Amino acid sequence: MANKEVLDNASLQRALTRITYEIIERNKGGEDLVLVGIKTRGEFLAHRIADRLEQLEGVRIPVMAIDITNFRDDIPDHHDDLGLNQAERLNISEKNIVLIDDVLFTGRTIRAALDALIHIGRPKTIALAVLVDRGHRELPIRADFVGKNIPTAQNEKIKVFVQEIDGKDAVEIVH
Ligand SMILES: O=P(O)(O)OC[C@H]1O[C@H](OP(=O)(O)OP(=O)(O)O)[C@H](O)[C@@H]1O
Ligand SMILES: O=c1cc[nH]c(=O)[nH]1
Repeated sequence: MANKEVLDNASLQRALTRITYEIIERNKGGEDLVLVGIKTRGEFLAHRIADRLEQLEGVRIPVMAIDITNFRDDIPDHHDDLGLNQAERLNISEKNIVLIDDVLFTGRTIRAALDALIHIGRPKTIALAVLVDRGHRELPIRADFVGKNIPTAQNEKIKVFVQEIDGKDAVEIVH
């Protein structure tokens, strides 16, 4: 069956802009704010949000990208590697972190990301922004900023496309 587009380019841009306004509202002045994008697509979304924040507020918020693969609970022999070299590793202690990912589903990726972050520092706060919340949580995790809630069946898949690696901005549902 063909994929069904649930967010087109324009709606995806609007969703990111709305998330950015909400982040600004919650973090007046942007002090001590750090955006952390979960690789792969969360990293690109984090940079997009940082660009919007700069346009709207005139401040450049630091962005760090993390690879949470080694912190997943289904990988038995994980060895605490965030896929960051020393220069890429920001100081997150006492910072207000906004974790950013494309899709929130079971919540296991976010659990792993929390583990990864706490491994490298002690943030003051951690909030979560996702482009799509598709439901079906298996852990007590929720997002603070949501681009769009898309109710799905368990056997469907949400596919997020980003211009940087997919050549377009869109969200599709794969049956
Ligand atoms: O809440 P969860 O059940 O953890 O699902 C959400 C995660 O799943 C996706 O990654 P996926 O592992 O499918 O890899 P991808 O980024 O290559 O699509 C997506 O990018 C999220 O990070
Ligand atoms: O539907 C889903 C579930 C997990 N990750 C995705 O990117 N899509």
